[in-house]
Amino acid sequence: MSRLRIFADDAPDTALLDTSEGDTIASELGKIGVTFERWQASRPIAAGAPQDEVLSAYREDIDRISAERGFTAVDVVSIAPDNPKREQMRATFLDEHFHKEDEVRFFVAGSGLFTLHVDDRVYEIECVKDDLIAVPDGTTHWFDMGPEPEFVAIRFFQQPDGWIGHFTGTDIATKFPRYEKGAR
Ligand SMILES: CSCCC(=O)/C(O)=C/O
Ligand SMILES: [Fe+2]
Ligand code: NI
Repeated sequence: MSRLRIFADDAPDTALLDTSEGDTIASELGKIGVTFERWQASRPIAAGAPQDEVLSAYREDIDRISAERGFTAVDVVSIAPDNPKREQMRATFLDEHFHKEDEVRFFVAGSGLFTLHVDDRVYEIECVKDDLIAVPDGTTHWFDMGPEPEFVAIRFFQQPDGWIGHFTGTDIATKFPRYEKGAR
């Protein structure tokens, strides 16, 4: 189940809100310009499945969303817990950064943890299969796939380099919970 926790950015031990209720997650995130929707990822895809398999399984959805929302490129992040590069892949987005376009991700398998830092609040969102999240460009955040990553996400871009992260150099991400499935 997807879950949102909200913290003050100087108090990582005390959640001000903790909810798995979809409408509450969407409305709380809507206040900071983030779109959160629960869709139906109806094609069975295994974590670690190759990009081509994911793209062809979801081709109709991808074409529709891209036409509706003006995306020009998509790719897939697909990783299974035994991936030999899992530590390196986990490290890629583990520190606070932002992107120069909206971050739009559709989870079609598994789960991962996005944490957004907006003003003096921290929004921790566990995204699971079926979740679509769109984070506005410039929003500082980090993403943890955990020590045994297991997810498939389709990423939508306006520009081919839209995935590039610009790192802020802060250590805030080290102060908030990392993704330990089942431990929270
Ligand atoms: C959930 S897709 C992989 C992570 C990613 O693309 C990103 O930008 C994290 O901040
Ligand atoms: Fe990102
Ligand atoms: Ni990012």
